Amino acid sequence: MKIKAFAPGKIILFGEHTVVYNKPAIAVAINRGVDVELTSRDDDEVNIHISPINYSQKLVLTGGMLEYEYDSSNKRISDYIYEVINRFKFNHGFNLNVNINMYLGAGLGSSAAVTVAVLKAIMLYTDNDATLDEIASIARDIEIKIQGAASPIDTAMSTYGGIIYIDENSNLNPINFDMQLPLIVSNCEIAGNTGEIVASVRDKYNKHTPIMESIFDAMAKIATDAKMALECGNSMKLAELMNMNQGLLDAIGVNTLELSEMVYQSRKFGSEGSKLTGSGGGGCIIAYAPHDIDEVYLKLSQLYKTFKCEQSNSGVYAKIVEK
Ligand SMILES: Nc1ncnc2c1ncn2[C@@H]1O[C@H](COP(=O)(O)OP(=O)(O)O)[C@@H](O)[C@H]1O
Ligand SMILES: C[C@@](O)(CCOP(=O)(O)O)CC(=O)O
Repeated sequence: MKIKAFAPGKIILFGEHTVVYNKPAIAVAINRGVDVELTSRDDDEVNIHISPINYSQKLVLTGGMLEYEYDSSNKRISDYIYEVINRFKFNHGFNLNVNINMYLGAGLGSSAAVTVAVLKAIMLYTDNDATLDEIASIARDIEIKIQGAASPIDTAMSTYGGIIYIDENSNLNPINFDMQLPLIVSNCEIAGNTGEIVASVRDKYNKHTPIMESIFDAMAKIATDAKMALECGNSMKLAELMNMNQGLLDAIGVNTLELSEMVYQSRKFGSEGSKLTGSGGGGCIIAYAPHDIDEVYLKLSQLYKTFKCEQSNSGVYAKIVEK
C-alpha cells in the first residue's frame, strides 16, 4: 500500500506578537508545505527519510510499537515524526518519506506541517478515523511536548487550511472571500528565536506600557480593517495595511536590518505591500504584488531564497494511491 499526504504551511498576514496580548490576527495557509509518502512493508522495519535535510534512519518495531527515545535536549524536526509514530501500534513496518517544500525553521510552521501530515498518513495506514479537530488537538499536544509552548495557530492552519481570523477571545474564525492572494515569501536565512523575541516585546511592554498599548491597539485596528479589506476584495487597502503593520512591528523592536532591506527591495521591485511575517528577528518577509507578482518574484529571487505561493483552501489530506 502507498499513501500520500500533504499539510500546508502558513504565514501570518497580520497580528504577530499582538495575538499574544489577545488582539486579533490573520493567518493564511499556503499552498506550500509538507508532502509525505508512506509505503507499507511486509516486515517490521520503519525507514524514515526527510528531504531536504538528507536525514535517514532505519528502526524496527517491537510488538508493533516503536517507542523511539529521541534526544529531547536537541530538538530536531525528526522528533515530531517520532512523537507521532510512538503513539500508534502497527501490524507491519513502513517507509516514510517526508519532503519539506518550504523553509524549515523560518516561521512558516514547518514543524506543525510535518506533524499534521505524518499524523494523517499514519492514521490512514492504521485505519484510524480521526476528525480534523482531533488531528489539530493531537498535533498541538505534540508541539507543546517538544517545544514546551505553542500557539494553536500553526497546527490549526496545517489542519484546516484557508484563512483564519483569530479574534480577541482566541477563537479561530474562517474568513470567506473571493480574491486571490498571490504572495512572495523571501527568507533572510537567519533564524529568529521566537521565545526570545516574544520576551523582548514583553520587556518593552513592561517598560513603556502606555505607548506599547497604543501601538498594539493600532495593530489590532489594522487586523480588523484587513479582514474587511479581504472580504471586500480591496487589494490596495490590504497592501497599505501590510506596510503600516510593518512600521509598527519595527516600532516594537522585532524588525532587523536584513528584514528591512528585503521589505524595501520588494517595494522597489513593485510590491504594493510587504512586511515581516511571524516572530521577526530573522525568518521571512512576505510581499504582496497583485499587479506584477512575476516581476517582483524574479528580482527578489535573484537576491534571496524566495518562493511564490497562494492561499491553500485545503488543509491536511491523505489518500491511498496504490492498494
Ligand atoms: N537542519 C535541520 N535539521 C533538523 N532539524 C532542524 C533543522 N533546522 C531546524 N530544525 C528543527 O526544525 C524545527 C522547526 O520547527 P519550528 O521552529 O516550529 O519551525 P517554523 O519556524 O517553520 O515554524 C525545530 O525543532 C528545529 O530545531
Ligand atoms: C510572535 C508570535 O505571535 C508568532 C510567532 O510566529 P512564528 O512561530 O514565527 O511563525 C508568537 C505566537 O503567536 O505564539
